[in-house]
Amino acid sequence: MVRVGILGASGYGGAELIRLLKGHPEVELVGFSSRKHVGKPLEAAWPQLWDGALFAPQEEVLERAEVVFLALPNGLSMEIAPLALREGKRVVDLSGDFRLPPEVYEAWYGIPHKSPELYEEAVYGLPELHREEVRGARLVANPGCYVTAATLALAPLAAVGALKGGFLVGLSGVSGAGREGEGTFFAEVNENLKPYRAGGTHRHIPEMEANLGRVLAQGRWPRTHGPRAELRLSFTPHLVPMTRGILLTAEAEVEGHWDQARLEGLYLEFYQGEPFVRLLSDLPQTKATYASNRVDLRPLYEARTGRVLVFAALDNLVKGMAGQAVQNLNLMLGLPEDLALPKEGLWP
Ligand SMILES: NC(=O)C1=CN([C@@H]2O[C@H](COP(=O)(O)OP(=O)(O)OC[C@H]3O[C@@H](n4cnc5c(N)ncnc54)[C@H](OP(=O)(O)O)[C@@H]3O)[C@@H](O)[C@H]2O)C=CC1
Ligand SMILES: CC(=O)N[C@@H](CCC(=O)OP(=O)(O)O)C(=O)O
Repeated sequence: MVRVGILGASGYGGAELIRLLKGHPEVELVGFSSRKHVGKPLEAAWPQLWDGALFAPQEEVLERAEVVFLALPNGLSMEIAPLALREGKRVVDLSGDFRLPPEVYEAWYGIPHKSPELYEEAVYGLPELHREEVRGARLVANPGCYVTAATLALAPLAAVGALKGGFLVGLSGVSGAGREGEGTFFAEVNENLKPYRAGGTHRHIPEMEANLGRVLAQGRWPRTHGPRAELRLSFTPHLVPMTRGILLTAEAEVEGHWDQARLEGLYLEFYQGEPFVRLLSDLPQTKATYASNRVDLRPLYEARTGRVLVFAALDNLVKGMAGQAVQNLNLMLGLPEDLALPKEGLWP
């Protein structure tokens, strides 16, 4: 059994980590941190749980755990990860702190980086591209939710050098903004649809460009710190009145001649044997992925216009966050990658 602690256990990512890890046969959950609820039982934050464990201060959780999940707002992991690593712990960071080169992070997140040296050590935790690297990692940077959808949607095209750019539209449920998410009051979200951070300003853009640029330069299994090609993507996120789920539509700018059969052949070969990528013959929908660690994909050749479209659906709190983090944990521990991770969701 591996002793696992969760920092930020009173947030949405924390709750999902608790749900998944409680069912993990190789994990002993030894600590849950929260500032607000310290000393109180988990039920103080989570009415859905039935568990006698108490929230503890961060330091206590760090001390007890061998592996720590950091499910904290951006800007905190860069201070905590060095302490944890120094004590010989392994770290899966769910925030954006170690996903981008420090100078790029500072430009897009507006937060000065306090441990830039650790970026060189961090492995980018998208198992479908970086599985081997993750196995040996001490520090894993778990991807952003939209980024997971966008990267998995377009990586096959990048791997054969066909991806030249793209126009991406993402729709997300409000849990993507976190438990204290700004602008997520029911009265303002319900019966409303709105774009946000449009015009090339969303901080997931450089992460998408880096991931796909690495596949363009290095092929099917890129190294986190290997070379990358230049790529420009347009991405517009929207907030939708639902709890979970991301639906992403990517219109890819492609080189070469494509048709439906060639497109499907490429995706089938690229994702052959992947436990959490399902290629559909129909269009993806978010509800089919609810509470599962799956991403559903559909590449579509639009014959009238000669365009290539790729649709992706996932649960932002699972494959877009906590589920992917557990997938990384499994790899780090040399366990079956799909251990304790649901491939099927909830319906209706
Ligand atoms: N929601 C999503 O879909 C996704 C989120 N992420 C990223 O994962 C991380 C966690 O997100 P999420 O769970 O949604 O966020 P939440 O806002 O729901 O939770 C944040 C957690 O951090 C704690 N916290 C807040 N401020 C501080 C602080 N200053 N010091 C210590 N603890 C603090 C909160 O608890 P308390 O106030 O009790 O201390 C809470 O437990 C973020 O970096 C987010 O960007 C990544 C992918 C998807
Ligand atoms: C609906 C909503 O607000 N979604 C979040 C996505 C959060 C996420 O993936 O987290 P990171 O900040 O760790 O990248 C957003 O657009 O910022």
